Amino acid sequence: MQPNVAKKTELEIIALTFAQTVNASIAHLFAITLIAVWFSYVAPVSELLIWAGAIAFLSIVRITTFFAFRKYGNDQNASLWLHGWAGLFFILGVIYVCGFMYFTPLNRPEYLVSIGMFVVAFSAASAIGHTASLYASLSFFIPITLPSVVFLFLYGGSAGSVAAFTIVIYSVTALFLLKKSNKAYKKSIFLNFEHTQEIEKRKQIEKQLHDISRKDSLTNLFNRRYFDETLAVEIGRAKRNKLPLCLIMFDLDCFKEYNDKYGHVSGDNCLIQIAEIAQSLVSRQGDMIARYGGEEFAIILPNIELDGAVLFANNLQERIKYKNIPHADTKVANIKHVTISLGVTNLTIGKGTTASELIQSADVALYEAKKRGRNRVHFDANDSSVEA
Ligand SMILES: Nc1nc2c(ncn2[C@@H]2O[C@H](COP(=O)(O)OP(=O)(O)OP(=O)(O)O)[C@@H](O)[C@H]2O)c(=O)[nH]1
Repeated sequence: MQPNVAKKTELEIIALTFAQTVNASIAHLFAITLIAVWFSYVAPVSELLIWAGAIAFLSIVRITTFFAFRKYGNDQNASLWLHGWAGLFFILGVIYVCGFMYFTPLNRPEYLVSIGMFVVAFSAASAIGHTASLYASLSFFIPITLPSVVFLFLYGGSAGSVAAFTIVIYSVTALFLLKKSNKAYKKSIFLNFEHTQEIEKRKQIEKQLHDISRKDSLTNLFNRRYFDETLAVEIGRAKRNKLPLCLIMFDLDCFKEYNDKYGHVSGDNCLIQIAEIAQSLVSRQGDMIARYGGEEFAIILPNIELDGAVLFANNLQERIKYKNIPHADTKVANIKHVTISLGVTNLTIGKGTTASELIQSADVALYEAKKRGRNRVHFDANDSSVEA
């Protein structure tokens, strides 16, 4: 048994037990009214009123506990609530039985037989109503049946013995059936939770697999495959809504020399740091950054004009500059830290209108930034380039 499914089953059974309380208590209010009327032919009304009043009061208390449980019950205190609930149910059974024994005239067979009928009816209702919990069923079943049987056998004469015998036969059969149906009921609740948990686990695994299929394992950025899909979608959206869209491709400068100087593991760490800085800037809804390949990254910026994207690129370059990751062997003039070159293009005034044309255009701009000495942003409007 997996513990949390077992615990959930236990809590569900307690909740189901409480759920029956309101209906059952209303039924008890009706029942005691009818029983009191029936006994009013042979017993003083004032005493009957006390008895019926006690049962009515307890029924109302039980209804209140149902609402209190809904408000204050939780996973930790649920079994305590169940014990309290069973205690009240037990007392209810005792009060019924005391009344039966006190008010029944021993010389009136119809009253003796009627006790048998009431006891069978009550215990049947408690068994059926609380199939999920043997404890709950028995907390009423036992106090109402056992004393009644003893009383009827001892003092009820032949009519009482018949009634007692009926209760015994009924009780043995009911308990046997109750045990079986309780087992099946609990099992079905358990299987239901187990099934739900299994579905949840599968959903989580599917989500993880889905995430893995979209992510780059080193930097945790989106991978090229997902980038390609997203770019096509964003271009379609931009065209439909006649909105601008920009693409930035950037690449670490002299990264081969970095790896040669500091080793591949440091190279990986450097890529991770650059990815984190870039990711921290990609904050608008719809913006997207991906590792395009090796030491090359791509950023999609929907709904932004070219000058905004150039500003973004400059900002990214500045942030990387301030990170000041040492790069002693870079070929960038007068610099001893890691730098990047960026190519910026856009959909509206760029040369291309398809994903591959846009990538090509950003790549050309990036190549131009490299050619012009690296550590700079190049964008194709007016063939301009900005050095950091
Ligand atoms: N550590 C590490 N290095 C990588 C990874 N992917 C690509 N590289 C290295 O990145 C380097 C790229 O070299 P080049 O294409 O010559 O580019 P570059 O040295 O940055 O030169 P420029 O782009 O012209 O400035 C190669 O040495 C690759 O091995 C990676 O995941 N981890």
